[in-house]
Amino acid sequence: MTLAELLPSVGACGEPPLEEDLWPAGTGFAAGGDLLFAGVAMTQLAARFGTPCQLLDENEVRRRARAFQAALPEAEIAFAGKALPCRAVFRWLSAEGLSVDVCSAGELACALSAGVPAERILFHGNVKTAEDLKAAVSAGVGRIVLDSFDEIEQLGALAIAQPVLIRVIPDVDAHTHPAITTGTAGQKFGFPLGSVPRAVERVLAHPGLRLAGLHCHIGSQVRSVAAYEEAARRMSRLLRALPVRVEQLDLGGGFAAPYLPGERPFDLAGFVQRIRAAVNYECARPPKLTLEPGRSIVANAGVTLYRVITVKPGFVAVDGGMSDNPRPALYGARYTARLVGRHTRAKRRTMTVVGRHCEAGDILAADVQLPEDIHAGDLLAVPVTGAYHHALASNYNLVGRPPLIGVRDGEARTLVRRETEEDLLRRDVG
Ligand SMILES: Cc1ncc(COP(=O)(O)O)c(C=O)c1O
Ligand SMILES: N[C@@H](CCCC[NH3+])C(=O)O
Repeated sequence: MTLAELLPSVGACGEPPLEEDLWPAGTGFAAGGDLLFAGVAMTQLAARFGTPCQLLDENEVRRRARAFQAALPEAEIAFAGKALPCRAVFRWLSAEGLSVDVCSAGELACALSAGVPAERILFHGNVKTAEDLKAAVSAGVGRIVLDSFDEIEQLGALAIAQPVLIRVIPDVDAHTHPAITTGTAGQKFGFPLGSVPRAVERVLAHPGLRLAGLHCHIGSQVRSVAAYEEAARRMSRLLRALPVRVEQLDLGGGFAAPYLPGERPFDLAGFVQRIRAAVNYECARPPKLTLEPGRSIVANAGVTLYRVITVKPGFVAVDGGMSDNPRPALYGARYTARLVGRHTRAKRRTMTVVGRHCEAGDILAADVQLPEDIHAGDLLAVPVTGAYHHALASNYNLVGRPPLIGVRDGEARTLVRRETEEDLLRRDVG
């Protein structure tokens, strides 16, 4: 029996049920209005590690990686490291057999120091500096994803038979937020469809490069399976028309995570069925597929704990904010939040959880239902914070970034420690 099966999903004193698609499977109610996170009470985690703190359920991360592998066993699954660049996570996922995609020398260093084998690393980015390219070549990364004609020359001059993929703009609308739409014509990433034959010709002619395949990535937080199907069809046709046979088709990542009650997880089974059919239809000898999920592996494995500092009519202000989660400000992202650590039968009312920063847009969870007796000192848990939270955190207002805490089977440990004032001042050498 799993932990989740043992845990009640409805609180003892009428707390709203846990929305199971949002929280890690190991989350459940504990005595006194507490919640268990991978076997440890959230109040204990807050007391031990302080707030705000970002929790990550290791088993949930591994379970989601396995779900991708089980859904498409013939494919390579590469974790998009930008979603949560951290050594422990790279180590877990590498041990599960995933590859890792990185897009800077920094992410590459993190993956290498976690022990990810270089041949299982893909190097991305629409701007790769000379330092990035040299780091990738000297590490011997398995594939570099070419993004421009300049890069063909810049990399070709440094490398010897480096396996490369060509990133194509498939001109498919992923129907997601404009800031994270990457596959429509006119985007800055990759080669427009019409220029692909010329790019292929250049790569094939270059002794420094070896064409291993094609790549596309249509965007992030994508729900539309039809958009992936169209991209798979277009990319397969392109592959079929190449003057040489290449073995690989990388369809990128972008699979949506549910953030709010009532939102459904991405339809992975439907996706697999449709892209398999599209690729098989278009290619007599189907290529090896690669997928690059980031968010869908880590987002729902993360929860952030905040301490309430003050309550004003309509607002609950906490000790974190846009420095640990800029996503509401960047994309209008919406979150839910719940009180942890005490029972209350108080009526629920609509409130907005705001942060400590000097901006009106510093909102963590707009219009959420919280008990009207919420007060300073209460603990709030915000789910779905595993992806692009640690990664996007900043030092705005010289607030130290929160720690990342890994929890598994009742054991918690620091993966990335809290940033101190000393850390913050170290670079200020003037
Ligand atoms: C090239 C590439 N691959 C994979 C991803 C991962 O996206 P997501 O975290 O939405 O799965 C991204 C980010 O959007 C990306 O730019
Ligand atoms: N940072 C974005 C995702 C970007 C995907 C990277 N290509 C987010 O938080 O939703």
